[in-house]
Amino acid sequence: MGNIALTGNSKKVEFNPRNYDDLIKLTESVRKQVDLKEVPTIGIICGSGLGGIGGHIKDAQTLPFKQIVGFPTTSVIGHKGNLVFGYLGGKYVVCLQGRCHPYEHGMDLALCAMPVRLMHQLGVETLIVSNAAGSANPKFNYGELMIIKDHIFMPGLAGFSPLVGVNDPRFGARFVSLNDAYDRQLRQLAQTVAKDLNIVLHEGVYVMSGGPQYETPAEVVFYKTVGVDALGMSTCHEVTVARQCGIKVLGFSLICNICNTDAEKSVDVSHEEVLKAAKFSGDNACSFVIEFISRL
Ligand SMILES: O=P(O)(O)O[C@@H]1C[C@H](O)[C@@H](CO)O1
Ligand SMILES: Nc1nc2[nH]cnc2c(=O)[nH]1
Repeated sequence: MGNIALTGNSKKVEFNPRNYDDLIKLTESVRKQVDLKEVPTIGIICGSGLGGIGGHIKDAQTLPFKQIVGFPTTSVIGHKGNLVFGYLGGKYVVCLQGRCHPYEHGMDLALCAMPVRLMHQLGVETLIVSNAAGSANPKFNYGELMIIKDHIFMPGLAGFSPLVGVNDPRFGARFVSLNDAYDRQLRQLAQTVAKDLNIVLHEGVYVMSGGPQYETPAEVVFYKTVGVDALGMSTCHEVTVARQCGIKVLGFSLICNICNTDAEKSVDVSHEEVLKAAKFSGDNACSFVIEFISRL
């Protein structure tokens, strides 16, 4: 994957997401465009339709992705494409109000995970990453939340990892352990918060497929057989990079559709339906995130 030529102020700029010095330049450009009140030690990534979380941020400063030279764009409906700084649950945070999906960017995983490296440069130590997902677990219902306890990173297993290529050690280790990728203490805290808020919170395994097509019934059966609970098209590349940087992760999925396992049944899934579910349960997700942050 080559460098990306971008135009900023009519000047052609090259940005290589695998180049550490380019990341530093991008970080500096962000710092220049916002007046940081504190070090944001908490980062949030909003999944499809979950950008409402960013709307709760107080004293917010919003920087659109397109104002940051080198930043990948997002074209998926339900992803605003802003970096929002401010206070949530009493803590100073940086929030990606929308994410960049690998299927939007020629499966350039390093580019799509770059915002996590930016967060690390800005001082993030804990990442709350969310997504909209389909369910393969019969115990899960539409609109419920699932804490990710582990993942299966399909593109990563096929060689599409954000860590592929020459590794600049300033990014972190060449070989990254993904044991305990989803921090156990954070998961325990999440369960306590959900109980106190009376929110149903499952725990399970998330699979990231490359997308953008949804799964066939046979693929859903395949995933179910290998222990998958929730199916999506994001998150794993971000978590992989977060762990390389030493950031602790809490991940959760909002269950937006129940995946069909029967080829004889005609069950349609669409992004509109996913967004509808996210809207339906968005308030729960927001309260959960705000309360969780307040207890960190
Ligand atoms: O950004 P997320 O993972 O929440 O987006 C999900 C997966 C696809 O991008 C899209 C499918 O409806 O929503
Ligand atoms: N891969 C995948 N991603 C989703 N995002 C929301 N629903 C789904 C789904 O059923 N499958």
